[in-house]
Amino acid sequence: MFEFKNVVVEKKGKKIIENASFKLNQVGLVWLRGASGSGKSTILRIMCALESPQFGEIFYKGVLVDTLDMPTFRSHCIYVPQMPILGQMSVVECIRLPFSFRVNSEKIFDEKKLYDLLEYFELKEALLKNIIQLSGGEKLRIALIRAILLDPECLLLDEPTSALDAKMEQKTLKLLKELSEKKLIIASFHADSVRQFCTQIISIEDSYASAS
Ligand SMILES: Nc1ncnc2c1ncn2[C@@H]1O[C@H](COP(=O)(O)OP(=O)(O)OP(=O)(O)O)[C@@H](O)[C@H]1O
Repeated sequence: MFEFKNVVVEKKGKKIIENASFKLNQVGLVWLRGASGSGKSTILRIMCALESPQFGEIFYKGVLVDTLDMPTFRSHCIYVPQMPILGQMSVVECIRLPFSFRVNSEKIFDEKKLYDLLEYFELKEALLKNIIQLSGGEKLRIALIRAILLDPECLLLDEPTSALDAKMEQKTLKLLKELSEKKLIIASFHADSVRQFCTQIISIEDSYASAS
């Protein structure tokens, strides 16, 4: 699905990623692994073209990401940051909002699936609240639910379990594993225990990123 060719990223004169070349499968759960500050968020942001590398090429389904129509690409490939910014609307409005975008006009809002996901993530009461009343972990789960409902080809998730307790972490991993049978999910995690759920690993060590 994604291919990196000789990608180099520098920030303020510091090399973050050095000559990364790897290919990812069409589906599966990819663990983006690396120490804090190693460049995991940077790789995810580069994949969805929120940042550009200084050198090298990134392909999505064989096409250079830079040349893609961005709204369409970002509807196929949804990025959920570590601290999603969801605005000041009601939770239900926030979840429904992207379905009103022209680029998603073909997508059908599945209300039953929404309730199932809210129940799974123990967030049923949150639906009646405003976004500003939610905790960081609740916001993250709402952003994840919204991304899942949009049913993209690819999900890019920055530490989707970081603000969750152990039980919710396991439930989230189980769900991501299930979803990854039909789509590509690339997610950064800190805990080594995620290894058992993953089909591929991108490791970043001393600025070198490789996939196995
Ligand atoms: N705007 C910026 N200017 C300069 N350096 C930056 C900038 N943003 C990030 N960096 C540096 O780039 C490196 C990679 O950051 P990144 O956020 O991608 O790491 P990470 O692996 O996701 O970290 P964490 O696990 O702590 O979230 C870090 O050393 C960080 O200090």
